[in-house]
Amino acid sequence: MKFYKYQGTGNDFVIIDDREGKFQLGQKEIAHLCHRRFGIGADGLMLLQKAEGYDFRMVYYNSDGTEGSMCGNGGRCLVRFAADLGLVNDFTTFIAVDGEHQAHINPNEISLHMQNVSEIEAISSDYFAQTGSPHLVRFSSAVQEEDVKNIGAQIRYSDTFKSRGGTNVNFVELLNQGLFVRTYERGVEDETYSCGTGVTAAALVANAIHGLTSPVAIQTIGGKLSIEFKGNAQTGFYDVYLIGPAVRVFEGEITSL
Ligand SMILES: N[C@@H](CCC[C@H](N)C(=O)O)C(=O)O
Repeated sequence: MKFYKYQGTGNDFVIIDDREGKFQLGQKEIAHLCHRRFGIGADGLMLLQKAEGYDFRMVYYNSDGTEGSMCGNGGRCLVRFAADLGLVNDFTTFIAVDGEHQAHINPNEISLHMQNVSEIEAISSDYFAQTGSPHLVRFSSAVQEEDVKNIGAQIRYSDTFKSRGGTNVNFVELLNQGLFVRTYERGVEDETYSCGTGVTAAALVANAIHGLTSPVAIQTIGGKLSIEFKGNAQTGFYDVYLIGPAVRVFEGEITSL
């Protein structure tokens, strides 16, 4: 089976062209392919499939092999893949697990239209937003010092989030200009270098709580992103865009599972 590897600010993905609809691997095999010692290594695996009325369908699996909710960086990488295949040029409309998305394709960045966000929920001293995936946002005065993996796991498996199917957890520091965001990702069960739906949640919460205005510059471990949006926490957020690079790293053949 032929595969491609892409990354968007260090959030990395195995991509398979499944336009013929033949992909049949289960959770165990997907987790194996994403394993960084026994497989290719990735935060997730995506399929590009045909979809009537759209340029393509995005199917996303977390690195533990479970089918994930929306992945923003994955969406940007899959758009780049569709452009590399010659399926789309400078604009695309595709369908994903959370509904329709549009994206603008530029040489150095993909600008992905995200779902509207109607509510920022306060939970103790943290905030929760649904940006296609569930995200807790915790502000920190020293984000580099945070134990993202262990505290993130505690929150992700806490009673508060058990009934909601868990959550991703973002630790966010206000910079002079913009935010530094580190994310514990559900389904990877570890910190990743960047999370697109996570930085989107962080920017919108930062607008609601600290008054940051669009565009919000984001620094992650894996690089820089930008979030544009209209609206506010009272009216709801709309025209939300996740903007940043998405790059093909290599391609190859899967020879054993
Ligand atoms: N890395 C992703 C988020 C992936 C979804 C998440 N792990 C989940 O299923 O909750 C992104 O860039 O948005």
